[in-house]
Amino acid sequence: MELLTAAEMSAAERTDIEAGRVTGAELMARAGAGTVDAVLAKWPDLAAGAHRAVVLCGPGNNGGDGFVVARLLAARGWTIDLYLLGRADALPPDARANHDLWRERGEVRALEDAAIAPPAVDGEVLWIDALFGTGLSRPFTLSAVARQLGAAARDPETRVVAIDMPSGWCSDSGRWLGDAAPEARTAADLTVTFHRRKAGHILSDGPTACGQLARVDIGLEAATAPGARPARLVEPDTLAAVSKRPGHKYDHGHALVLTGGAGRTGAARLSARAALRIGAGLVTLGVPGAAQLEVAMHETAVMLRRVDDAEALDTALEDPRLNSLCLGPGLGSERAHALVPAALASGRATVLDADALTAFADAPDRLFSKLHARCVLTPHMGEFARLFPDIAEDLKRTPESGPAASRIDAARAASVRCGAVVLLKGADTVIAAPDGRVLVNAAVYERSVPWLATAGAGDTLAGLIAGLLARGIAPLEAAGTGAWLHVECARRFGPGLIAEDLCGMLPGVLRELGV
Ligand SMILES: NC(=O)C1=CN([C@@H]2O[C@H](COP(=O)(O)OP(=O)(O)OC[C@H]3O[C@@H](n4cnc5c(N)ncnc54)[C@H](O)[C@@H]3O)[C@@H](O)[C@H]2O)[C@@H](O)CC1
Ligand SMILES: Nc1ncnc2c1ncn2[C@@H]1O[C@H](COP(=O)(O)OP(=O)(O)O)[C@@H](O)[C@H]1O
Ligand SMILES: [K+]
Repeated sequence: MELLTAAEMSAAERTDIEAGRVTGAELMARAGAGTVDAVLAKWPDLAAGAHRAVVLCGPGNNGGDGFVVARLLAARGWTIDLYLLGRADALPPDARANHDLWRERGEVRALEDAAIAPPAVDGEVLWIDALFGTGLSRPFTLSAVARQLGAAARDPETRVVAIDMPSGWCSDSGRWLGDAAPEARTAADLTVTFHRRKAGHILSDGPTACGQLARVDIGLEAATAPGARPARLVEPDTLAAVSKRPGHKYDHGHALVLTGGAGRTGAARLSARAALRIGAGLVTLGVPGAAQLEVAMHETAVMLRRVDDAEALDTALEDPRLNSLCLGPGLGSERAHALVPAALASGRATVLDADALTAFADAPDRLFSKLHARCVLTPHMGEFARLFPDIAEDLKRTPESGPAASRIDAARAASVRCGAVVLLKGADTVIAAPDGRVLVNAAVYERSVPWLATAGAGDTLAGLIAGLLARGIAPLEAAGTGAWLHVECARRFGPGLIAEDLCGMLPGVLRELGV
């Protein structure tokens, strides 16, 4: 469940090696063998008979894994063309040992920046990219080779396997180092990684580059380094309890969602329905007088209360049973300025989204000084950049060295700065708490739902989180659980989804979870 950085992975390796549980050579042998197993599992047609492979080995231990793979495939009768970047005598010890074993059986050619001639074949060639893995420290400069691997991965007839990470992509961030054009970047059909997935397999463009991801256990016992707190993927068994305990509706909390003015209430209504569906006992829309009729005509189970200004909100909040607030969707800048401070002063669990964030773009510190530990901010990248321009800039700037700043780093830094949970939206949604804990909700690979990028999807997410907060779930867990359920609803509906469809999927998703 952990998503490791390169540093956390090598710390895990060091911990086990220093404890005498395993040697580096054993890990490399298992990584190579696991790669071959993963290749044959994906393409069973390669399991029988002799095939051909081009193996590209780099100057570090990723290259070492490549030598192991070359040896194992050759032992199956394959024809191998192997290229090495750099000098054999400069390889680190375990890689050097596997180079020497390979040399007993086959040739090593020098890899230069020119297109590689695959062996003369009638059939297909399997490309093995073992140039760089977690040790990538600067941009991949063999642009002809990168172009060739990228084109081969895009060609449905040709198969490319990346060991640990397609070379040139940062395994911490999923970003390409340097500014090569998209067609001059490597890619793979299958990426085989070891022990734990790396953050870069999930974040940013990592999933597109990796193709499909296989994880191989290499027998490391230490999940990470002692004391490390790596990011974790939200998965069903990490969901904060969504089952309802028996009780009265007031035992399940009461969420107040504030709307904008007349003609602008749709977004908040989406949020309110989501809060009710996820099980808040009661949900009320706080509506300005001019929009009362509009909201009343649309809503039945959701209640309505007139909230014109901060004073009216203060009065509403005299009811201690109102335990969760949602502000932002369709709220409008003027209402945001009036209502956000009053909402935050109440100390209630609060989701701030959309206009509630943008309204403070010119003075984010004015917002941050009012936030407390029970707040969840749910910005998309545009809103994030308005509140945290310097942190966003680190993600925008072309990284010239590795590891590059990641969306995990960004959300973590933002959360520490503002003192609240920050959920940075996307196919790789990152949720960070001020104490350094990070959850990632991955809508990539088999959970990919590009049709969730539709107007109003974010409003529904804000409501799901507000509903979970009303039910007493802690902010980080509420945000992670809400984001996970949101994607499951989109998966269940499929393409053609509009935001109104999301909530209707929730009962089926919950039933499948056994809730
Ligand atoms: N950490 C572990 O527990 C294990 C690591 N293994 C393998 O080892 C890899 C990590 O090995 P390393 O730390 O040696 O790192 P890599 O093999 O990924 O690359 C490091 C080497 O490449 C050079 N380099 C980096 N960027 C470059 C660039 N753009 N152009 C030219 N040279 C560049 C570095 O100077 C260094 O020599 C993993 O990705 C994985 O494949 C596996 O053998 C299994 C166990
Ligand atoms: N490609 C994608 N794959 C999965 N989820 C996505 C993708 N693009 C956007 N989303 C999700 O859709 C929602 C969009 O929210 P937002 O940008 O606030 O839109 P809106 O304000 O129109 O509701 C977020 O939850 C985001 O994580
Ligand atoms: K690689």
